[in-house]
Amino acid sequence: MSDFPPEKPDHELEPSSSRSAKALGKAVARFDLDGHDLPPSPAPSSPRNGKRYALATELVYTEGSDQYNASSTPIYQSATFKQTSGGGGGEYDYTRSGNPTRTHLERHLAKIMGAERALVVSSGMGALDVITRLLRPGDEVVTGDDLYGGTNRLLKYLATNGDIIVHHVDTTKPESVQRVLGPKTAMVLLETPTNPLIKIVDIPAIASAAHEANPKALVAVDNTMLSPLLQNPLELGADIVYESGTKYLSGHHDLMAGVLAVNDSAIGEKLYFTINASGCGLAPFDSWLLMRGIKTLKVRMEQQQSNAQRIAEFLEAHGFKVRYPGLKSHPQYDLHNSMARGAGAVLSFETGSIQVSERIVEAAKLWAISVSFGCVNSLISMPCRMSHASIDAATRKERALPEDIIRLCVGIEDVDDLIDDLSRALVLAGAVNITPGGFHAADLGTPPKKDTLSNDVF
Ligand SMILES: Cc1ncc(COP(=O)(O)O)c(C=O)c1O
Ligand SMILES: N[C@@H](CCSC[C@H](N)C(=O)O)C(=O)O
Repeated sequence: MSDFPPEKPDHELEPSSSRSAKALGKAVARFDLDGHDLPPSPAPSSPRNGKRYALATELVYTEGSDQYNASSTPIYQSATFKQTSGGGGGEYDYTRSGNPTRTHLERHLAKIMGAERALVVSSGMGALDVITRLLRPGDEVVTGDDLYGGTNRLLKYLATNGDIIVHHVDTTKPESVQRVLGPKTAMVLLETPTNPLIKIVDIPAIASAAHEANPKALVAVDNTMLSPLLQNPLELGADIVYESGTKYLSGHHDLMAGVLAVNDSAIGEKLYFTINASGCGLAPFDSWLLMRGIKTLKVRMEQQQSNAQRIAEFLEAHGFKVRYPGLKSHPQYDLHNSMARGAGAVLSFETGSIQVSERIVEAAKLWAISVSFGCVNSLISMPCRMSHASIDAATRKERALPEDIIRLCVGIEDVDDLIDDLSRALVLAGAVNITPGGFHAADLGTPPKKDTLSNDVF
């Protein structure tokens, strides 16, 4: 990968921390307990008594420094900031370049993601766009064969229009990744668990192979499915972690956001440059909303995950082929548990018939037919028709994405109500045979054969 940016840095590229120091009349740069040297804005951190707190505590603890000691960091709903001199140089000048509400959120995220620096942008795809702007024509990207549809679309666009070579391989097999790694590999882009096939990718093994093939290669991991509560890719060898803040971090489907986090401040500056240059930084109100959502991440995720476990067990016990890393039957159960602190709340299952799957989705009442996940409400969808419809049918077939697959994104409702509603939908759709002893998945059409899948884990 070529160096970025190519020219000598202009004032736009000056590290944001040094701009801040100037703004304070060359005041001493502030470092927090974790050694962060970021703009001295309303800076959330742990109480300064030297103790390390659990993530549950860090999620809710923030420190503000506005003149009224507001408990909730104010929304600085202002595009511009007045300067005290004609030379400018104030800590903030223009919200595209920086805003106190956004900075407060970024510092909080850096803390909970175990990162040197976090940045927030207007969507998860916006985050990936910022990351891929580090690429140069001729660079090679290695990525999975099961990816969120929007990620696949952006990579396809770059391959078609940006002269980037994209290798889609089965990332559950480090040897398949190894085969396409080389000195031209500029980026390895991983999802784990993958969306929607819930395949698990060995981040440490692939990160070390990528860095061995090209020490400059960047390993970027999409952590949307698990959130920082359950997995820290930076600790597993990733260089960049990103996620859709639209999902678990916010939790209520009332905003779009993307989060990026790094431990290398030079990479952080490059990402910040693109955010300022392109203008995709998260707006103040959405930054405030996301900050509010993050505080309840643990209670939401724990309830969602425990509901998901019950639902996965229920479906499996009734004869469905279920993909969920909380099930011992998941072929990569041990690998998942070696990297993550929980299985999350997204699972998928197959019925063997597209029509029956459609009928299940439409018969469910509590489960909203909706794309996305991470919300407090439970959602049901058919990825091939919805979230992954942008992957053309031929590619879906080539990558063995089952057309009948149903994705469940489990919320915080009463789990027995969710199971009742799902059972009703399974019966109404004709997906199960009813016997005096209960019901069992009907043998519908041709169930997906093992050898038609792109890997042998299912
Ligand atoms: C795994 C994954 N990554 C990234 C994204 C993109 O996030 P956003 O919708 O916030 O752009 C999504 C969903 O949209 C997703 O499912
Ligand atoms: N029409 C949208 C679909 C968004 S899918 C959102 C989410 N990542 C999911 O997996 O459900 C698009 O084309 O991007």
